[in-house]
Amino acid sequence: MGNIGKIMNEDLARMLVGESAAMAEVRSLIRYAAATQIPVMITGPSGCGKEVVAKALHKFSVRSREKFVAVNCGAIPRDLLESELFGHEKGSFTGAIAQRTGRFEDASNGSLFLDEIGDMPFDMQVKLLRVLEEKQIERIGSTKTINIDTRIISATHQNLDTAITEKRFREDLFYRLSVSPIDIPALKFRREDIKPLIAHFSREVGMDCEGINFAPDAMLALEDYDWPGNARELRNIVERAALLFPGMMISSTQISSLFRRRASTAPSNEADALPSSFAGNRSLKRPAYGQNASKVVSDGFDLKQHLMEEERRYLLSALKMAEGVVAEAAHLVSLRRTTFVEKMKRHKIKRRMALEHGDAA
Ligand SMILES: Nc1ncnc2c1ncn2[C@@H]1O[C@H](COP(=O)(O)OP(=O)(O)OP(=O)(O)O)[C@@H](O)[C@H]1O
Repeated sequence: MGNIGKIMNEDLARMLVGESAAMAEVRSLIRYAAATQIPVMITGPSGCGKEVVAKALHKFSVRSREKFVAVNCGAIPRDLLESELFGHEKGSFTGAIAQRTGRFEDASNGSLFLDEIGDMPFDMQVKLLRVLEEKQIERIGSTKTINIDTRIISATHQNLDTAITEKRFREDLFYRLSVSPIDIPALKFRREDIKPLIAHFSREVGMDCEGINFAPDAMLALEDYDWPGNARELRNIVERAALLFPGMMISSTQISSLFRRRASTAPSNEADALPSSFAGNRSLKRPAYGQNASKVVSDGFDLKQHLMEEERRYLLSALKMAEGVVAEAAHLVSLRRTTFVEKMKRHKIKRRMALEHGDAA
């Protein structure tokens, strides 16, 4: 392999992290497809990295200097999707107060990423197929045809075979879009990727492996978990770990506090409502109350003061994680909203403090 090929491989592995055979295969499919203009369809469950793959494909293709334009076909109402994709002329429909170029034109010479393609309404699928075949579009309300040169990358978490059988997705469009398919397995089928992804997400939140430090038993628990939300869920957990346990050794019991609990499981009285992370913290300090207790006391250790400081830190971290939404922050540390507010007052914490400071802890 030449030097350029080697550098490309390293860059790609830095962008699309994973040591599993499945991820190596995905990277090799990207390298192959990047050298061509053929349409690529990326499939896999939600949060598994489809958009990262699409961006990597664009980045390593000859189109990388042009735009990568993403459209979520499932998030745009049917009536607006056509205009979003193809643009419109002023006055072509009620509300078209100005001319607008569509995403196909925006992605001219670049790549157009049609995310959640399985959600595209059936009649829009016909229009899309025609555009792909003719390589031309017309803005709504215009008869002028515009040539388009755009690489189409699509993605879906749906099983399109079923959608085709149920006549929700056109078979001809499917074959047109998935000339080169790339399938990303769920994270639970490539557990070797969990550790490198943790290191990658840690770096992304500005911490190295020392900053977010999972104890061996905690790491085993993370590698054992099924990750229904895939890499996105793992990323959220790493972000919470950075906020709640910066610089600490995170034990397997503390991990449970990183997973968001539902409101219905919130404890009903405050005594039970101590955040599990507090319990974990006590266990971290436990040696101080055993053999070394007298040393701690003679060192002037002030337990009350220590716990107050810890409490303040957790309140701020939770508030930061919840982006200043008090109810959400309270939920994160298993406190009632009213209790959380009282504690905020006691610690003189204002919502904006969590929003202003990068490191709330
Ligand atoms: N292999 C990977 N390497 C680096 N980051 C990854 C990888 N896989 C996923 N991620 C990260 O995980 C998160 C979710 O990934 P992404 O948005 O690409 O998933 P998706 O499959 O497109 O999800 P959805 O189906 O919900 O749109 C993103 O923050 C992304 O950067």
